[in-house]
Order: sequence, then C-alpha cells, then structure tokens
Amino acid sequence: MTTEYNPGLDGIVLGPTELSGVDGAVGQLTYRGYPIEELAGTVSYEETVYLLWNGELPTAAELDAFTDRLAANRALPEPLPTLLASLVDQDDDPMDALRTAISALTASDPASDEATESREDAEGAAIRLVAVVPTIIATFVRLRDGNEPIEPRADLGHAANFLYMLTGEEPDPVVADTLDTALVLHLDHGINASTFSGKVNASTLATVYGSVTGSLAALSGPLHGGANADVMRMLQKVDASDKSPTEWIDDAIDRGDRIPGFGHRVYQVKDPRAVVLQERSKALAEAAGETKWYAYSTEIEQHLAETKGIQPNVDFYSSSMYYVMDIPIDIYTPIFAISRMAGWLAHLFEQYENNRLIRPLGDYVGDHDKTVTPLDER
Ligand SMILES: CC(=O)SCCNC(=O)CCNC(=O)[C@H](O)C(C)(C)COP(=O)(O)OP(=O)(O)OC[C@H]1O[C@@H](n2cnc3c(N)ncnc32)[C@H](O)[C@@H]1OP(=O)(O)O
Ligand SMILES: O=C([O-])CC(=O)C(=O)O
Repeated sequence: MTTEYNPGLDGIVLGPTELSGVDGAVGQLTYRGYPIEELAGTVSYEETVYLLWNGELPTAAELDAFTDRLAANRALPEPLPTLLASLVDQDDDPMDALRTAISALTASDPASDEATESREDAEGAAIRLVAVVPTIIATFVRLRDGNEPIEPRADLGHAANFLYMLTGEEPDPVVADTLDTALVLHLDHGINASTFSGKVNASTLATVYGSVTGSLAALSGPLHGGANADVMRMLQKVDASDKSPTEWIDDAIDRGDRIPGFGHRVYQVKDPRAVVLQERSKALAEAAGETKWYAYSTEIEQHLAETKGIQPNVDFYSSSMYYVMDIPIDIYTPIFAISRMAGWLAHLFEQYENNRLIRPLGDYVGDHDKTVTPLDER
C-alpha cells in the first residue's frame, strides 16, 4: 500500500470532460470552448444550459422548444407545497429546505424507481430539476415571510420569473439581466466539490434526484457555495464595527480566520467570474445610489492582495450585487444552486457515458489483530 496521499485530492485529474475548462494559472473559464466573457451578457442562462448539455448554442427553434419544456415544468408537484410549508414552520434554513425538497421530488416521479444508467434515463428528471429549483426557493421565501406563494409565469425567462415569484412584480429589466448573467457565470466549474459529489453518487447508478441532493449538501458548506452569504454577513459586521474595512480584516486574519470570498483551489489569480461580477456589482450600486458595500469590497480586495496575496473568487462580488438587488442574504447560496443544478446534471450525463464506480482507497493506519473482551469485562 502506498503511503503517499493527498487528503484534498489537490491536482488529481478524475478524467476527461468536454464541459468547462478552468485554467487556474491565467484565470480563464470556458464552457464548451466559449470564454465566459463571450457568453455573459450576450446569451441567456437557458441558451448557456443548452450549450453545456448539447455542445452547441441552440438555433432559435431549438431554444424555443427548450425554454417551453423548462417553463412547462416550473410548477411544484405534490408533496412539495405541503413539505415546504412544514419546513417553514420549523424555521428551516432555505438551503436545507431546498436540499430536502429536491430529495422529495422522487415521490412525484415514478421513473425514479428505475436505476439511472444513461442520459436518456436522466433527461426527464433533469428538465424538472432545473425548472423547479427557482419555484422551491421563491415559495419557501414567500411562505416564510407570511405571503401567499406566486405561481410561475411561462412567458418570463428563468431569472426574471424567479424574481417575479419572489415579489409578485415584474422585475426591472436591468436587474433581471444582471441575475441572468450571474446564472450564466455560476453554471459550471470543472470538478468542484459539489460536482464531484454528484458524480460519485451517479457512478453507483443512484437516482438523479439523489445524486444532486448530495451536490446540494456539498454546495451549502462555507468553503464552497455557502461563502457568498458569509461575505455579506462579513460586510455587515465591518459596517457595524468601529473599524475600517482593512483594520477589521487584519484582526480577522490575526485570529486565523478565513476571509469568505477569497482564495481558490484552482485559481492562482483573480477568478474571471469575479471580474465580470465586480463590473455588474459596481453598475447596480451606482444606479441605486448605494455604493457603500461595493466600496468596502474593493478596499478589502486591494488589502488582501497586498498583505496575503489572495484574490476574490466567484462568491465575493456576487454578494454586494445581490444585496443591492434586495435579495435576502440566506438565499444567495440557493441562487448559486439555481444555476449550478444544470452544471451538475451535465456532469451526470457525462458520467453515464463512460461510467465506472468511483471508489478510491483509504490507507488504513489503525490497530491490527485485536480480540474482543466480553461486555461485562470491559
Ligand atoms: C464557489 C466556490 O467554492 S469558491 C470558494 C468559496 N469559499 C470561500 O470563499 C471560503 C474561503 N476560502 C477558503 O477557505 C480557501 O481559499 C478554499 C477552501 C476555497 C481553498 O482552499 P485551499 O485550496 O485548501 O487553499 P489553502 O488552504 O491551501 O490556502 C493556501 C494559503 O492561502 C491562505 N488562504 C486561502 N484562502 C484564504 C482565505 N479565504 N482567507 C485567508 N487566508 C486564505 C491559507 O491560509 C494558506 O496560507 P498559508 O500557506 O500561509 O497557510
Ligand atoms: O471550482 C471550485 O473548486 C469551486 C468553484 O469555484 C465553483 O464550484 O464554482
């Protein structure tokens, strides 16, 4: 048995993928060969999902058919309305409620009783999953705030319909476009922890719902997607303190804290998604006349680059951007999941193409040859 191991699997290549390319040295992210800067603000989230799932951008007719399929699957099937109401009563966190609801979707899909071995087996569930995540989150927030849930609208895009279901009002087009761009940017990112988790689950031929339930759990953690909400909570603490942002950060670093929204396993430079999100955060903040959070963010970025040599990741500027959009902080990570759901599913499709059970080894370093002492003698 080898004793060389790598607890974080740093630098280990799981296998080939044609979905997204992450170049950590230069800070480049591509989907199916398109740099994200080429896609963000140019094509919609739905077009980008089609691209990721099918390898090419859709024609107008293909896009219409795809968006119609998604729109037709937006309503919540039973038992989700009842389940969400009970989770609200128990004051559940929205990300936990989303994970539970996605797991419970198997109950309304008879096809989920069969083993999932191919994209063909998974496709129906995949459309339902992408379509229904925004409705689950919006329904939970409406119920939690003592409001009636709002039915989805088929004539609005994925981002605009989500904002509509949150408030009951058609969103400002700039805000809807900004969220659409954020969804494009969060769609896929190589073999990150939540995608890896989904692939491990799918490699056992588990249900699609079960596979992505594991991905949701992984995404929720503060070292992964959970960091975007932590960034905003940190900016609020900075604001409530009597310290400048740089003094506050120095204290946190001295305590040994990790600063949310900074650092990355793959990027050695600034995350290219943070560059685009920074521009959007600035534009929205200036338009709203609410630049304080953006200003704190840029000050912290500059200070951490100078003192620690660490750079912002995707979770940093999305926070100040969502805050100015009036989005509740505890659904920042669920919004990440709205987008990433389709990325996870693309990786499941790829996994089924050439499936092999994912099963690494542990290096056993415990005791050997012990004998059992009877219970009454221990
Ligand atoms: C969508 C996403 O998942 S993006 C990531 C979201 N997560 C966060 O923003 C949480 C904060 N960031 C982190 O905890 C880390 O940067 C991670 C988990 C993302 C990546 O961690 P790793 O690849 O394991 O990096 P590692 O722990 O080896 O850090 C390398 C060095 O940078 C430092 N560092 C890395 N990130 C941070 C941070 N956020 N705050 C302070 N120091 C940091 C480490 O202390 C370490 O310094 P050292 O060599 O002096 O000990
Ligand atoms: O790639 C990672 O490790 C984390 C990340 O940025 C993502 O999942 O978007």
